[in-house]
Amino acid sequence: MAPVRRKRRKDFDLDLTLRRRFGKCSFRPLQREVITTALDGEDVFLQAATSFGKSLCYQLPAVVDYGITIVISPLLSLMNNQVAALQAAGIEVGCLNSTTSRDVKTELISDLQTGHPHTRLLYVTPEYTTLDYFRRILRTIHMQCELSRIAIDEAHCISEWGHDFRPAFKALSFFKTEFPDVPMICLTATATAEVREDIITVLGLDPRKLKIYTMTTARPNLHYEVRFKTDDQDHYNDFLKWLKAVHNRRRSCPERNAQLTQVNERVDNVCGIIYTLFRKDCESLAARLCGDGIGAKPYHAGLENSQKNDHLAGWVANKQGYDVIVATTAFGMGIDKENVRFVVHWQIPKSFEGFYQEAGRAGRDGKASLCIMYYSREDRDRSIQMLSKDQAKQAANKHGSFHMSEQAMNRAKSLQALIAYCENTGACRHHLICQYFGEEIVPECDYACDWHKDKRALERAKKEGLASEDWCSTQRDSGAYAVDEYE
Ligand SMILES: Nc1ncnc2c1ncn2[C@@H]1O[C@H](COP(=O)(O)OP(=O)(O)OP(=O)(O)O)[C@@H](O)[C@H]1O
Repeated sequence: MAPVRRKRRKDFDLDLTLRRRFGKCSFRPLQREVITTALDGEDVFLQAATSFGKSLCYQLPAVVDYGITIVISPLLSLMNNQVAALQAAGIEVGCLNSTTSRDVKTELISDLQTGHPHTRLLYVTPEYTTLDYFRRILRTIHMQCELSRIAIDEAHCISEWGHDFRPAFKALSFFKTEFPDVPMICLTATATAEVREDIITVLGLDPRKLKIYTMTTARPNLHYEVRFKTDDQDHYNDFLKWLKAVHNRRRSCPERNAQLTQVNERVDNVCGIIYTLFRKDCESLAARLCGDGIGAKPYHAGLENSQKNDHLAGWVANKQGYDVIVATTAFGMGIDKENVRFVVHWQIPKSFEGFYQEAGRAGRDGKASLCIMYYSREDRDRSIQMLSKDQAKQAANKHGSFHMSEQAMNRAKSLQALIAYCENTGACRHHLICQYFGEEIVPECDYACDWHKDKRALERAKKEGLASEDWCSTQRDSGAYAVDEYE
């Protein structure tokens, strides 16, 4: 028997809640509209740039509305980061995943089993929602009319057409099948039109009733640069020189020193992330930086949970020795720290979307921040090799090989687009990114990319910095770019 539907309230004081509970002065453009639509009980699809403030669009409704909001989130680091921020704001939030301690889990589950939980937001992985006992609990809460809303963060993970596809995300179709009256809100920064369609179909959302909000992907305060290199060059020195120069500039300015102390930062607390594709690079690069006096810590899926938590917490708290995180993609989507001044890709990432997501960790306070990608044709060829290897593996897998090969094809398209972005010295980087995501109107770039800063220098750097195609093709033929697994 379906529970009686609740009458939705309309008299919320959203501004008061925004100020009191979330400590923000005013809504950003479109946030109020999305929140009001969600509170009206509509299904919502929100696509907006990294750092737009998408989380508030389900967190605020969860605080003012009745019952509990279930938030499905793909990465443990992301989940823990968000839960810690909400707890600090005194919001009743819980999280169930493999890192939750037994005591916390027991307490949380007994709260949920009452059917009238005090918990307003519950973060779970998509895998968790497939567990029978968890589904039973959801049914109990629903019967009590306390299941307020389902929020699907990083919704692009649903689509095999997108990057970061997670099979467990497909199981989320369960929610609309079982609880058709419970509104859903899907959020992502990276979905092409194809991916968007796919998400809607998989989740069983009715496109005629769904409210879709799409905003630009542009991040005008991010300065995008591609730095060209070859295998013969150790780009470590290039990076270190740049970072030390920033430290020195800060040190030589007493006013800047005083400003930094006021906001709990140090001269050498130039907070950043370096992304590498391989776990072993995380460790060795972090150690090398420490040897040169830079506080750096590794972060990858192979570390103990206690170590990962320590590195993340230290970095978030601007602790000395934790200024730079050297990470694999395990530290990607959704991580929110406002003063990240740089994101470096140590080599070309696996996809265009991955690049945009990871670069999007920078400058979340709206201040200028640098995104450097080190690009070599040798790394390009290694990435293509890895992709073909994955494709071959998937084709050998007899289950659903047709779909998997479609997914692999899309990954290949995305990587090719990223290669074209790196090789392009004739257009604005912001323009190229918006173009990839299908946007027609591209915001102005205010000298915030290598092309706008110096077109000639960029062209020259490419000419002098990359290995020739002839050389690469000889190397490819001799099998020089064969690599092991990613991560
Ligand atoms: N109205 C607001 N006023 C001031 N700050 C805000 C507002 N809304 C959100 N923020 C802040 O903006 C930052 C980014 O928000 P959030 O983490 O929700 O981004 P997002 O859109 O989910 O981005 P991503 O896709 O990169 O994860 C957070 O620090 C958040 O507290």
